[in-house]
Order: sequence, then structure tokens, then C-alpha cells
Amino acid sequence: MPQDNTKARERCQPVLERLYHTVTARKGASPSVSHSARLMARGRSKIAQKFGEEAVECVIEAIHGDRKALISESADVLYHLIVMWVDAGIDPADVWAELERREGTSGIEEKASRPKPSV
Ligand SMILES: N=c1c2ncn([C@@H]3O[C@H](COP(=O)(O)OP(=O)(O)OP(=O)(O)O)[C@@H](O)[C@H]3O)c2ncn1[C@@H]1O[C@H](COP(=O)(O)O)[C@@H](O)[C@H]1O
Repeated sequence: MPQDNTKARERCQPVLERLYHTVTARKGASPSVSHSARLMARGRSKIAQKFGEEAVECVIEAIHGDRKALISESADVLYHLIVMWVDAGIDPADVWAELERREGTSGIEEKASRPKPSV
């Protein structure tokens, strides 16, 4: 049965939702007019590669401490992540729901609760 993500969708960032819908609408559009369509036409590996490159650029700007560049690279990362979600058939609301599920659980606590590997 599909998850009911209504509450998660209501609370998610509207701009990311709009971008998701725009990119979804670009599926199958001409690669000559849409960058999203061009990326999707090149396939999942290319999209993942571009996402990785943008993430590395974000890391570089974080280390340099250039706030403006980090904001710009962060936007590139989010755009490419959304193209990757659209291509993979992932609805952002599923991700918002996962983040909500994690709310209130400390990362330290969660890691400590993982089953210990048997040796
Ligand atoms: N947020 C973005 C966005 N961020 C970055 N980019 C584009 O991503 C490209 C990144 O350029 P690069 O040179 O790094 O990569 P590349 O052109 O794939 O080149 P190669 O690495 O393959 O050589 C540039 O063309 C940017 O303009 C974006 N393109 C589109 N959007 C959003 O997506 C919407 C739909 O865009 P289209 O699909 O182009 O209609 C737009 O209205 C925007 O809201």
C-alpha cells in the first residue's frame, strides 16, 4: 500500500516541490531546450556523476569558507539531486517522510542502537 505522505508534503519546502514538478514536466522534453531533459536523456550514470561533481564543488567551497559560493553550489547540488530523484521515480515527499521519521532521534543514539555485527 502506498505511504500517506500528505502531512510531510504540506510541511516540505515549497520551492523544492515546485522544482520537482518542473523537472518532472521536462521528462521527455527536447534536450535542446531543457537542461533537465538533456541530463535525463544521458542516463542515470551521467546524472549521478553530475550530482557527485556538484557535491565535490560544494565541499571545496565549504573548505574555502566562501559563503556566497557555497550557497550557489548548494543550489546546484539540490537541483541535480532532484533530477536524480525524478529519473529514479522518487517522490520528495518520501524523503521528507523519512526525515520526519528520524526527528527526535539523536544520531549518536541511533548508531549505538544498531545491531552489533557477529564475528
Ligand atoms: N536549478 C536549475 C539549475 N541549476 C543548474 N542548472 C544548469 O546545470 C548546468 C550545469 O552546467 P555544467 O557545465 O556544470 O554541466 P553540463 O552542462 O551538464 O556539462 P558537462 O559536465 O556535461 O560538460 C548549467 O546549464 C546550469 O544552468 C540548472 N538548470 C535548471 N534549473 C531549474 O530547472 C528548471 C528547468 O530547467 P530546464 O530543464 O533547463 O528547462 C529551471 O527553471 C530551473 O528552475
